[in-house]
Formats: sequence, C-alpha cells, structure tokens
Amino acid sequence: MITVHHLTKSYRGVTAVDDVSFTARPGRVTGFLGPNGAGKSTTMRIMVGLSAATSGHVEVLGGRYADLPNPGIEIGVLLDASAQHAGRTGREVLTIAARTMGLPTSRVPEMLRRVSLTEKEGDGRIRNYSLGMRQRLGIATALIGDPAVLVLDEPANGLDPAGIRWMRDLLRDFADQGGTVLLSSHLLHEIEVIADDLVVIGNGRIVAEGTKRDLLSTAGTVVSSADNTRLAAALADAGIGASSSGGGSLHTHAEPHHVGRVALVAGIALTELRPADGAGLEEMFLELTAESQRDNTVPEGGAAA
Ligand SMILES: Nc1ncnc2c1ncn2[C@@H]1O[C@H](COP(=O)(O)OP(=O)(O)OP(=O)(O)O)[C@@H](O)[C@H]1O
Repeated sequence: MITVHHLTKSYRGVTAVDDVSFTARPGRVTGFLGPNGAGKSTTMRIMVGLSAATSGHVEVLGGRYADLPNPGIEIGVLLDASAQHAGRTGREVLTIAARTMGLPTSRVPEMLRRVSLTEKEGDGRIRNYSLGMRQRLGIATALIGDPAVLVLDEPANGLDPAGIRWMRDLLRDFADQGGTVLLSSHLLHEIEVIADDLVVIGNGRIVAEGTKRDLLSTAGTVVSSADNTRLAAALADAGIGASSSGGGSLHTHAEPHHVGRVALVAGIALTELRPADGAGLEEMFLELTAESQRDNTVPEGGAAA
C-alpha cells in the first residue's frame, strides 16, 4: 500500500506538486497518468526519498521509505531506465543489486529469465541496449528483492506493443499475488491496458481518481421524445432517474439500451437516444494535454532540492 498525504513540492516559484493525495492499494495496478510536466516524477521521487517534500508526506507499507532498513526487499523502484552505468553489463547491474540487498546471486539469472532477457543479452554492455531492454533490466532490478510494492516511472517507454503486453502480464501477476503497483505514464491508451485504478494528475493537482472501469465508462445517456415529462415518469417507474440536460433532452446514468427498452414498453416514440459525451476521461485528458502544451513549461535544470 502507498498512501500520499497532501503532498506539495515547490521549486523556486514553480509548484510542481500541489496538495496531492491518493492511495495505491495491494492487489491492484494503479496507473498514475498525466501529461508531460504534470508532476508524476516529482511525486515518485519524493515517495522513494530522492527529493524532500515542501509539505505533506508519503507512507509506503505504513511507514516512510527513509526509515526502511533494506528498502530494496520491500519496494522495487524504477525511475529512469537510462540512468544505468553504460559500461556495465546487465548481469553486473543485477549482481550489484543482489549483493547490496544481501541476496544470493542465484537471483540474477532468475531475474534475467523473468524479464525475458537472454543470457547473452545479460552479458552485453548497457550502452548497446535498446531502451526496451533497459526497461526490462530496470524492472528486473526492481523485482530482484521480491518486494511487496513496485514504483515504476514510465516503464512502458521504449517497449513495443508485445513488450507492453508482456509488462501488463508481469504486473498483473505481481498484483494478483497481493503486490501493490504504481506506474506512471503520459499516454492514456498505454496505461488503459495495464492499470486497474487510475489517478490522473494535471498541473500538479489530482483531477480524477477511481477504478478504470468507472472512469472510462460513458457519461450516461441523452434521450428525448415529444413528451419528456411522460418519458421521465416512465423512466422513474423503471427506477431510472433522469434530469434535464438542456436543449430539450433528458440525461440519465443508465445505458442507452435500458432507456430504449423502457420507452418501447411505455409506447413512447423517441426523437433522440445516444451515449452522453462530455466529461469522459479521454476528453478530460486531451484537454489537460492541450493545456500543458500551451503552457510549454520549461524545467529549471539542476535546481532539484
Ligand atoms: N529540479 C527541478 N527544478 C525546477 N522545476 C522542476 C524540477 N523538476 C521538475 N520541475 C518542474 O516540476 C513540474 C513537474 O515535473 P515532473 O517531472 O514531476 O512531471 P512529470 O509528470 O513527471 O512529467 P514528464 O512525463 O515530462 O517527466 C514541471 O513543471 C517541471 O518543470
């Protein structure tokens, strides 16, 4: 379990993360979604003690990351797959990770297999790895301590569709065994295939949170007939609440086929029946993305606190 409590982070005048609170639960893959510069990496860096919060705090497995005696065996972290020593081999990186955590080096070939890197690839230098191979190695490093929690920043970057499917299966398996997964992405469709729950962030603030199913479901139905009062009464008799959506139509949270059936049974001819558009996750996300592109925020390099 990861619980973020009212987290705020400011960098000299720029509020990167603004009063962010959310929970990533065991047994679930939680997608942390937001356009570039939304505050995902900053939140994750604070989570694993790499950056200090201006205010608020994060609890991982009920405590603070900095207080864990051997964090690698409790929390697997992948923040930047390219931040590996280019001259080392994948096997060396995993061996160092195993030794640092006090684990047997027999875990190394096991992890290479787990992320589908061949023995030969394991012996290759990281400078010759593709981004996808670096991501696999990063995930192997995160998994080597057999942690209960995974924190992965943009792990699907550089993976092809087969690689994304592979990662989805791996994370699904991890969560099905009771693990907590938090992974970030700036691509809705990428995270849509992997996550169970979504936390959406824009301009440093949480703008939506919930199960993927709830957030991606349509926003109800728009319906109208020549006599909307009679239609509303028929829907109410069937236990379906409806309100005026403006423009002479009714809006209801029921699915269009339910609404159509009620109207048919009541003998009401419909003049309009369609899924409601508007506040769908996709539109909201596109708006956020367009907004951040308009802002065109430039990072202040090297000013990390
Ligand atoms: N070290 C820093 N100094 C100043 N501003 C920073 C620093 N790091 C991040 N920021 C700013 O904080 C905001 C959030 O950045 P962050 O990297 O957390 O976003 P992100 O959602 O991870 O985006 P991306 O997908 O592009 O990495 C941005 O406006 C960024 O410019």
